[in-house]
Amino acid sequence: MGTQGTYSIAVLPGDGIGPEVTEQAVHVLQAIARQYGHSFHFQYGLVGLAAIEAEGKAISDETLAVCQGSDAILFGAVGGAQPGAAVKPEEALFRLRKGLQFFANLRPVRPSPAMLDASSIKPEILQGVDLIVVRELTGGLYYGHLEPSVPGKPSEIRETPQGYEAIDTLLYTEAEIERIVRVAFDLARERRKKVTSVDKANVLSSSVLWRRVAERVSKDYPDVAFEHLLVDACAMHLIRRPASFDVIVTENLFGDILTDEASMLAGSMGMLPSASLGTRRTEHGIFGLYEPIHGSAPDIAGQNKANPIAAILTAAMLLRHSLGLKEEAATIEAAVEQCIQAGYRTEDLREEGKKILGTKEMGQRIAERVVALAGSHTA
Ligand SMILES: NC(=O)C1=CN([C@@H]2O[C@H](COP(=O)(O)OP(=O)(O)OC[C@H]3O[C@@H](n4cnc5c(N)ncnc54)[C@H](O)[C@@H]3O)[C@@H](O)[C@H]2O)C=CC1
Ligand SMILES: CC(C)CC(=O)C(=O)O
Ligand SMILES: [Mg+2]
Repeated sequence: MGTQGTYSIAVLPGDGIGPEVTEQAVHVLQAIARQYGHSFHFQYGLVGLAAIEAEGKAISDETLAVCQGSDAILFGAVGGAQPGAAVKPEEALFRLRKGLQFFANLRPVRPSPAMLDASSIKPEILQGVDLIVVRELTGGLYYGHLEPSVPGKPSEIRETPQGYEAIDTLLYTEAEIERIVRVAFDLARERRKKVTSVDKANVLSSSVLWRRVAERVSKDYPDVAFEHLLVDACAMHLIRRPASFDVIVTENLFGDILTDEASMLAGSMGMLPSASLGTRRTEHGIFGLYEPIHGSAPDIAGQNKANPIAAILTAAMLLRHSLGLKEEAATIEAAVEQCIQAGYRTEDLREEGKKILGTKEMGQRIAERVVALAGSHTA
């Protein structure tokens, strides 16, 4: 158990199902605080559509300042604007990630043993899957429009005499690649000592550089097995032999797509948490931004149907990485596992003979398990 202490957490619920799942994550954190004698100060801020409506920006400078002054940031999801809207709610994410230099996005994938038989993927393929995708988060295609070092307009739609054309720029520097690849190798040393670097080096210059840098960095880690995979083949192997992966490191867009795919190994988009880290240390750990990998899911928003497990496991990552509360994080993970084992499911995990719960009810069950598991630690 970490030292009993006071911690500040910025909470940015956002749009769609963001507020619904974040509410449950906060309830679980409150249960942890009560049981272990910690004091969590939650400071709420607007992001996404609500911020655009109230403040004209997807995230205001004031909200960014609150985030900067906190020990960690808990984020729900943003999105849902009409295509072509003047201000995109997703800009909140880009400002947070780039502005606070959260370049390393960690996305663990560990299917619950209790759900293997229900998956449409064969249980023998899912058996033993325990991988983590290290996604570069502050470079690549998503930042073409913000990239000052590229001449001209690196991202735009423009009119030509032949009709419209559009450009996006995929830029990576050697330093950006090296720092993320090192994160992957350092992580692999604490795990099963294998790194798979994923690129498209048969086509893209940025990937040729990526592969060259990854190869060089790998020489500093002779104790870690290392391989390259092309991203299209990786997408296939993730379904064919997912248990063979340990740490996958890749660039921004590839990591985004591969992890939505990988979420189905764990049963649903509503199951995968993430931590986005940089290098800044706080009093207790590494300053970080924590978000489930899913988006605002407008198709199920406001219906108490969203699975809150991704957001709750995200809160566990926050405790572990930013607050240094490892035992408390493990308690949340155990509580989630026990609820799954007890047969509780949300709609996205519908399974014959299991009890289907709403977002709030699932959050409540998990918070109750946290209390039961942590009972002996009551201050
Ligand atoms: N971190 C963020 O804030 C992210 C935001 N987005 C934004 O979200 C909006 C919607 O994007 P989509 O492509 O629909 O992706 P999405 O991740 O919101 O939803 C994809 C599918 O997964 C389901 N799903 C997602 N989370 C779920 C949960 N917790 N429980 C049960 N089912 C869940 C949805 O119902 C939907 O069918 C877009 O505006 C997009 O830009 C997308 C991804 C990440
Ligand atoms: C706005 C998107 C880039 C967010 C997303 O899909 C993600 O980060 O996973
Ligand atoms: Mg995504």
